[in-house]
Amino acid sequence: MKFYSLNHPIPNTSFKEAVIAGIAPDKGLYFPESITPLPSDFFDSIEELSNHEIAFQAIRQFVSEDISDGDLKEILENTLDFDFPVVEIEENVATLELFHGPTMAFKDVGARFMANCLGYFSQNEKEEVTVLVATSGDTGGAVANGFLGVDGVNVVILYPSGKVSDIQEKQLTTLGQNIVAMEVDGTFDDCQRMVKAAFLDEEITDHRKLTSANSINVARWLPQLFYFLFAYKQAKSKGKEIVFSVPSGNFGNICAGMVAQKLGMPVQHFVASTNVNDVVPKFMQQGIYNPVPSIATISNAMDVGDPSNFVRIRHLYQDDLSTLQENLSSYAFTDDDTRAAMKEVYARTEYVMDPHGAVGYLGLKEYQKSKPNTYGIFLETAHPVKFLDVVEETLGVSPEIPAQIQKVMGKEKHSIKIKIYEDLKDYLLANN
Ligand SMILES: N[C@@H](CCOP(=O)(O)O)C(=O)O
Repeated sequence: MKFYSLNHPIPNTSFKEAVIAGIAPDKGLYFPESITPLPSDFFDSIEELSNHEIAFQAIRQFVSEDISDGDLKEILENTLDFDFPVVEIEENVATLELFHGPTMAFKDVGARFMANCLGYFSQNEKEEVTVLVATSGDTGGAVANGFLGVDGVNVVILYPSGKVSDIQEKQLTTLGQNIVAMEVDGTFDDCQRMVKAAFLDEEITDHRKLTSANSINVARWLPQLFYFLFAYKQAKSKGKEIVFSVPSGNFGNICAGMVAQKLGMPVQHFVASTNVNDVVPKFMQQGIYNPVPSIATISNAMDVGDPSNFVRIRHLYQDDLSTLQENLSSYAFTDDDTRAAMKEVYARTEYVMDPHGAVGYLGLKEYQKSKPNTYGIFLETAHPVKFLDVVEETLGVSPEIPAQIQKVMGKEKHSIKIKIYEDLKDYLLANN
């Protein structure tokens, strides 16, 4: 399997090269040259397969030229050692809990898979790799955890100062070793712009091998398709058409779900649910993609004004809006809507949704107004405890703090404050 750049569609890059580069030399995102559907008996008997077997069969075609079957199985065992339960909260509405991993957010799978792949590919390399990553909240902690202590890899995480939750900040600033956190005086989009500028900067790239651990990297993006297969395995017995509502920021997760659909998984429809950072809902209505600076919300991990992966989604549908609309709806919700949904669901079911999950729930309910007989699954992308203040204020309850969060809470934050791109550049040139 080769990958091509979305700016230059000639498939000439291996999985290994795409992972190590992160982004193509022409700055396009990498995309697989083909997506071959899995045999129908895979889906017929999915309930009998383990999550490891499902993941192996699903990802194998993308990586098999560079990773042997035995090594891939080992990487998947290291990556997937926690649960992904589908929890029904009302008739025809369930949530897929993606927060049972080490940093309690859905990013754990992609971050661990990529860290394992990069460690595997760097085994006999002399040159160190620097992983640059921009985070609006959850990616940073997952990448810090996944890459901690990986030989030959240094990680630099950029996050917007004051715009991530306290627990998210602890997760990405307290680990030390090969992990450095940079606190940017700006928004997530500024962080993402600085990271992309560094990739273009030959003064840096001549001296330092850079890659990305955001979902622009195929090794971070593609494993997210597992979630949808794990959910399908659990919901198949309902015998209904399945709709996924995905709280969306950088749009990597929902795009991976669409790859699972291309692999043959039966899905009736996708819903991209956003907070007021609504560039995609507007595009889906008006056909005009107009990125704008992001606005801070209580679902901060989705505060993205120019989602990196939407270009992959458009590509999957040959940039044809009406075909895309047949498979994707997109709705935006305010913080007031989000809090109201958290309250209403908690009062009725005692289920505590985090603000991102609540946005997913709202999008699903909106879609089901016209399709009430579908079986809807909204993704709970992070544990509510990561947004303790919002949950306490909104619901008046204090969720129990799990051990993996308690572990970082008492630790001291270490970050380097930066304002402009040159600050990042100086750091990368000086600390080589
Ligand atoms: N929601 C993200 C923003 C970056 O997204 P990614 O999937 O491209 O890493 C976050 O939590 O940081």
